[in-house]
Amino acid sequence: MNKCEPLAIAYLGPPGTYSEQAASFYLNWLKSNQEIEATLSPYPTIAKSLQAIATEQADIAVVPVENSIEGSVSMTMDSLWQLESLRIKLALVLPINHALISCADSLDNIETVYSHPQALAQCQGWLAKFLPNANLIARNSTTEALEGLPQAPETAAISSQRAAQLYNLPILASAINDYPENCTRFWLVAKESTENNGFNPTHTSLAFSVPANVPGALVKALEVFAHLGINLSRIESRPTKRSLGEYLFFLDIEAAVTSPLMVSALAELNSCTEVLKIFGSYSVLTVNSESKKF
Ligand SMILES: O=C(O)C(=O)C[C@]1(C(=O)O)C=C[C@@H](O)C=C1
Repeated sequence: MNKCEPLAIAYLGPPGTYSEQAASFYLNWLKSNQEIEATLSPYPTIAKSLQAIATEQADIAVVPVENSIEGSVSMTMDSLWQLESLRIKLALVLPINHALISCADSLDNIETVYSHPQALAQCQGWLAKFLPNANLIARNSTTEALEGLPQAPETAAISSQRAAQLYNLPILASAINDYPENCTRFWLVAKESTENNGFNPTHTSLAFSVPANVPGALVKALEVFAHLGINLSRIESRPTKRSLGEYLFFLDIEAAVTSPLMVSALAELNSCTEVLKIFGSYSVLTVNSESKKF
């Protein structure tokens, strides 16, 4: 990265997404705390925002990883496993408050609802109650369908209040997520060689495959942490994509990678896993509604 050029932050676009909110928060933080200038670059998918880091088109990608209602964002986990030399530098937890945006006069006139699959799932109870006959159509992001809404008043999109303002579109219903305390955790991912941002790491994320699909293979790996008294905050499996029933295991761990306990744990883990990838050691910041500056 050329030091004179602003930092390029990749995010899932088009503008107005929750990923852009998280990216803007980080951009403001960089400016006020480190006097670093940055620009935001939208990408059409989460995978492409991460690929932009691997190919050095951008410096940092802000990607969703887990939602409190719907769970993991599989595209983020799969891409991190597939792309080499990426590191998580920070985690941001953002409140998510969905609205139904539409040019229709009332809910009765809505036939189709577009959104990101995570957002459709986070509002499934509300949709079943108020729009039981609508076609639910997945889009790459919560904002992808917004530009088309004025030409099709029988359609709606689930997105944020901020997106409605940005695209100058009416909100037909607000606070429609099924649980009010909805929040999503984002990871800020950069190249392995990028300098650290000054936060003291408190968490480590990694993934591994086990040598053979035999009884106790996963227990053996997890016991390493139990014996050393290290707490895990998430465990998730994803298919290896090689054959049905074969999995990769993703762990979030409440310890910094350099702590003496983790150094011992990783040495032991190495001997009971097939492939072990460390995605990074980082700190977690929670963004409350008041601290979002745009
Ligand atoms: O589509 C967006 O607005 C996104 O930033 C993606 C995303 C996600 O993938 O989880 C981010 C936060 C919300 O949970 C809904 C959608």
